[in-house]
Amino acid sequence: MRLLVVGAGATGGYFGGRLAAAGRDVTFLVRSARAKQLAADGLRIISPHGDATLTPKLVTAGTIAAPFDAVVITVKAYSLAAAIEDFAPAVGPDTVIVPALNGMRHMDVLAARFGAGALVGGLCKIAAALDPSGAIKQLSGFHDFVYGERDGNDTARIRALDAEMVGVGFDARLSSRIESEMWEKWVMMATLGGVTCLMRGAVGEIEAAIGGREFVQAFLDEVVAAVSALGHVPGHDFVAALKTILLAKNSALAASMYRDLVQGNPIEADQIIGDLLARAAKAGVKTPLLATAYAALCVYQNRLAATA
Ligand SMILES: NC(=O)C1=CN([C@@H]2O[C@H](COP(=O)(O)OP(=O)(O)OC[C@H]3O[C@@H](n4cnc5c(N)ncnc54)[C@H](OP(=O)(O)O)[C@@H]3O)[C@@H](O)[C@H]2O)C=CC1
Ligand SMILES: CC(C)(CO)C(=O)C(=O)O
Repeated sequence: MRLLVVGAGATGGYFGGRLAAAGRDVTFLVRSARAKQLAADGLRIISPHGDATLTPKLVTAGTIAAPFDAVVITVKAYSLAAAIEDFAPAVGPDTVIVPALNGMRHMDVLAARFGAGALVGGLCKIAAALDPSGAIKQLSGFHDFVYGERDGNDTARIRALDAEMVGVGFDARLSSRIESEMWEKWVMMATLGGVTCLMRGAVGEIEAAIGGREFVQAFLDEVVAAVSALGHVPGHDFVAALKTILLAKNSALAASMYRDLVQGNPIEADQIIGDLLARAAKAGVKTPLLATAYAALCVYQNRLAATA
């Protein structure tokens, strides 16, 4: 299977790098600065599961000669529109598009551009970031990639994708309920992103603060209520496990959005918080904590735009 990974940042570089290191036929679509860096230094992964350095196959926009069998999308949500134009020549009639972004808005955007039939569901769970030298640093042990047909069907193309994904060194899993899992992931990300960005701290720091546990619990309750009202009730076991993660003592876990905010980078506030807030409002659900988080993130975004 010829795989195109769009973006070679934290998630694309990690999962695509592991696939390539295991001998899968992986090409990365990158922009010119990243292409130069990767050509000079290789694609470097620093990870508790073992470091790796490889020479990646690269393409840049305008140099895609033929469609790929699968296109794995790992750009930030705010880069998606431009990326779509860049990777469109890689999408042929039989290409399967596998998104790994947080939130759900990208699913509508991709379906509108390529047709819902081209798209499967996908999500990844990892804490990873690029270090100043451009190496991909895995910050914690978990590294899951989950995918499946959106209607849960068992198809030849999803089995083919599964065969590529398993056995390469991360936890790959074919799901028959990927759509629900993506909504659950959104619950996780909206809550983790909301609380870490608002409180300016990692999970353990918030937990240790006076009122921190109550705040996290209230935020989680609000997000669960909003998503449930939208018809995507998260599983009881999922919520219980998430609560344990979000209230863990001394945990260094933080959302990628929080890391971006601390570093003064653009953030996915609109897709991770704003979109959920808007959907909840449409459904008539009150979400004051989400609204507070979104307002705070908009202040940050506006300041960033003003200083750009
Ligand atoms: N980091 C994490 O721990 C996790 C992130 N996620 C989600 O995964 C998604 C990706 O995040 P992450 O990997 O962290 O983001 P990064 O910013 O680390 O990587 C995104 C990469 O996409 C590249 N890119 C952007 N536009 C294009 C384009 N048109 N063509 C080619 N490459 C492009 C950027 O390259 P350039 O160098 O040119 O800017 C960048 O390297 C987000 O939705 C995030 O929320 C999910 C789970 C965990
Ligand atoms: C919630 C988490 C850590 C799980 O992968 C994530 O998706 C992110 O920080 O972007």
